Amino acid sequence: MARAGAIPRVLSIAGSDPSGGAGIQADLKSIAAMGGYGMAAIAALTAQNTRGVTAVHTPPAEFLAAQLEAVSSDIEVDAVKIGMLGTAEAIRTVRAWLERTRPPVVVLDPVMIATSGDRLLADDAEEALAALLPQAHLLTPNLPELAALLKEPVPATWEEALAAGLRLSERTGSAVLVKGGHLDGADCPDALVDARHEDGPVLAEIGGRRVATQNTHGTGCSLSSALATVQARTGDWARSLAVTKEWLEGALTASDRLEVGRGHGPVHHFHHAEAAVPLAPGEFAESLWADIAKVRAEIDALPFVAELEAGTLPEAHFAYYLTQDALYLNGYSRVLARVSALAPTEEEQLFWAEGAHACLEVEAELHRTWLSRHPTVAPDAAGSPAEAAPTGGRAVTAAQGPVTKAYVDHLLAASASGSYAVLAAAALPCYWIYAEVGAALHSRHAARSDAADHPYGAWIGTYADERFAEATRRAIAFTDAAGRRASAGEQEAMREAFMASSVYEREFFDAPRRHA
Ligand SMILES: Nc1ncnc2c1ncn2[C@@H]1O[C@H](COP(=O)(O)OP(=O)(O)OP(=O)(O)O)[C@@H](O)[C@H]1O
Ligand SMILES: Cc1ncc(COP(=O)(O)O)c(N)n1
Repeated sequence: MARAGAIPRVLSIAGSDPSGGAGIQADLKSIAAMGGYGMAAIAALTAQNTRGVTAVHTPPAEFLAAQLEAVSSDIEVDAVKIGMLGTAEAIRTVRAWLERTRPPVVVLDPVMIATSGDRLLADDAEEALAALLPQAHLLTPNLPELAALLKEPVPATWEEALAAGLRLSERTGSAVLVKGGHLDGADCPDALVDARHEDGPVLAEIGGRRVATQNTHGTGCSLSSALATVQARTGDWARSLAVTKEWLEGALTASDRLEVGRGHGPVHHFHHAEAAVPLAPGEFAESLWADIAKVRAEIDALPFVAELEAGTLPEAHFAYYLTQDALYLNGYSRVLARVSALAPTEEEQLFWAEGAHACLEVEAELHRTWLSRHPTVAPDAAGSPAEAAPTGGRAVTAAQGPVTKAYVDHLLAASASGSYAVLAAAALPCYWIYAEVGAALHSRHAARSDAADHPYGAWIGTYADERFAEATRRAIAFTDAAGRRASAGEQEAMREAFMASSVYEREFFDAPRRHA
């Protein structure tokens, strides 16, 4: 029975995965992530990692029986998740225990073969497993397991999968979660079917987005134990699936941050939860910077940077860059004004407002100096025609190029989020990457013997502005502080915004080559 508001006590009866991604290790993390109290009776031990299973050891079935008895003789169990049992004896032991204790929620993930292709169920155990299935309220086979249980070919389409799930439900009397993880395509749908349900056989169907990752080790284990936990709390299978599916999608999306193993890595079960150990000052910003290491290396390798440094950058490319820089600064100034409006302290409010002001000054300076020497209209400038500026009578001589427009649009979209932290993270790469690229260019340039004759020497000289370097340090510190205060979900949104802006920074440096 659902115990609203109480912490569900959930027992996993499964195999151990020492690499922590599947089996009881995944179950305990999932149960805790869903707010339950996790327990584990170990049916089998595997030696495995993200690349495969190298050994399996099955303790005597009596020892599994002793574990189950130790738990149920003392603790009221609100839900049970059953995973890898390994042998027919272990399966029979669990069946006898279930018949005796009748836990209110039983989810059975009929683990037969690992993602890696290794067998996790003895050949002679399939009959015993078939006899265990009716003891469960919900079965969660993946498609190859569904096919094996029905002794049919593996379903090739979602419709075939649903029909096969219904046949298994009919045969066992249990509800079945049909999972689309093993199908091809951009979607990853799941459906709850129950052939004998009075409201019709399909209780819920959720179309999920397929996350582009190879970190799918233990998704089935994680989902089934999370479902058992949420079901114990809500008593509503469809709602439990909706909650757990969304959580699993987040866990798959955040899985790259774990950096565990070189094969099919685990999912990030606690992506949604705040770390118990608070981040030290600077740590969040450092992690943002580490996230974009690849993009940073790609910027350093751009022809624009090398040619600017060598003095071989075509004049037209430089002119395009300056024009787009001026247009970008105008949009960016409005974004910084919005960061200022959202700032939680007067110090931050003032800082970002000064940034907004400085952008307009730099834009005006660009027009007065560089652009008057490099008069240009971007050849592929699409969209708004030349228009008169409201003050000063200066004409805007070019429209935003595609990258400038996309970058500014992205920043404006981030400002629509209404989150100071997310918008600051979106705005930060323009300070940080520009400062880093500029400082590196400037120091290499200053070391040249022919620096005085360099065609872009005066421009490269502007990169040495200490006021901008100081503003960058403060922008980093404020964004870092906002990140340390943010919830786990908001931190994730900050990471996405910071990454997207960094990619636009790269595109911006590369735009002259592609669009000038
Ligand atoms: N790349 C993905 N993106 C989004 N969801 C996914 C992805 N891969 C699997 N899922 C989801 O994960 C859950 C488990 O699905 P799957 O069919 O892969 O089970 P499984 O094979 O039992 O898992 P396991 O990898 O633990 O054996 C389902 O909800 C499925 O939709
Ligand atoms: C102990 C144990 N239980 C279950 C699985 C299945 O998970 P996956 O199919 O993701 O490898 C596993 N690999 N190990």
